[in-house]
Amino acid sequence: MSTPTIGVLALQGDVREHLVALAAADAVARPVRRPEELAEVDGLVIPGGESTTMSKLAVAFGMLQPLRERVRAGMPVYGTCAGMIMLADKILDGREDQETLGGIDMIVRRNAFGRQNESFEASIEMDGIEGGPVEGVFIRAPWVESTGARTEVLATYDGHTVAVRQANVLATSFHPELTGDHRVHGLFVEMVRAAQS
Ligand SMILES: NC(=O)CC[C@H](N)C(=O)O
Repeated sequence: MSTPTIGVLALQGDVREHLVALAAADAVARPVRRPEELAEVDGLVIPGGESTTMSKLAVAFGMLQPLRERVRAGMPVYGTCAGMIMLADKILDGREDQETLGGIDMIVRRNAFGRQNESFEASIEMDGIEGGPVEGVFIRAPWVESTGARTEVLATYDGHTVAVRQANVLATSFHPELTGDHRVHGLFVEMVRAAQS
């Protein structure tokens, strides 16, 4: 089977770390800033960063509609932290003009853990990840306040949902790209492969 090409949305955020993690998980990884670049990838990662800035830049770069269309058409997408927020159908505590791509029938609360604790790490058992828990790095992280019937909850922490999947769309509140453990990226690469075949 051919190696999938996976883009990392490179408007803002920890793009480089995701490129490294995807390459380690056997994908061809490249930054995506323009609609032409988006058209060439089999899947996309939306990195951590600041979702309000990412939303503004997506509008400024003419990427909002192309991104929405590809997500709606079933392109596999994985969002971490700010990326999770971008994939939520609805945001709580967002900025008034903040846009999302949608893709997961969930309500996400921005900076939810951030209010309690700016940044922390925790062991997270995640469905679909073999070989023990992943180290969850949470940085001003959102949590998932509620999910629809089609959304699968893959992990919780302290009673809050922190990893979800709906069809080809995966999202985590935490940042596996910062840990050197590439199993979650491996799961996403498999999702992209499965969508190709
Ligand atoms: N580490 C992160 O991606 C933080 C997300 C940020 N709090 C936001 O609202 O976008």
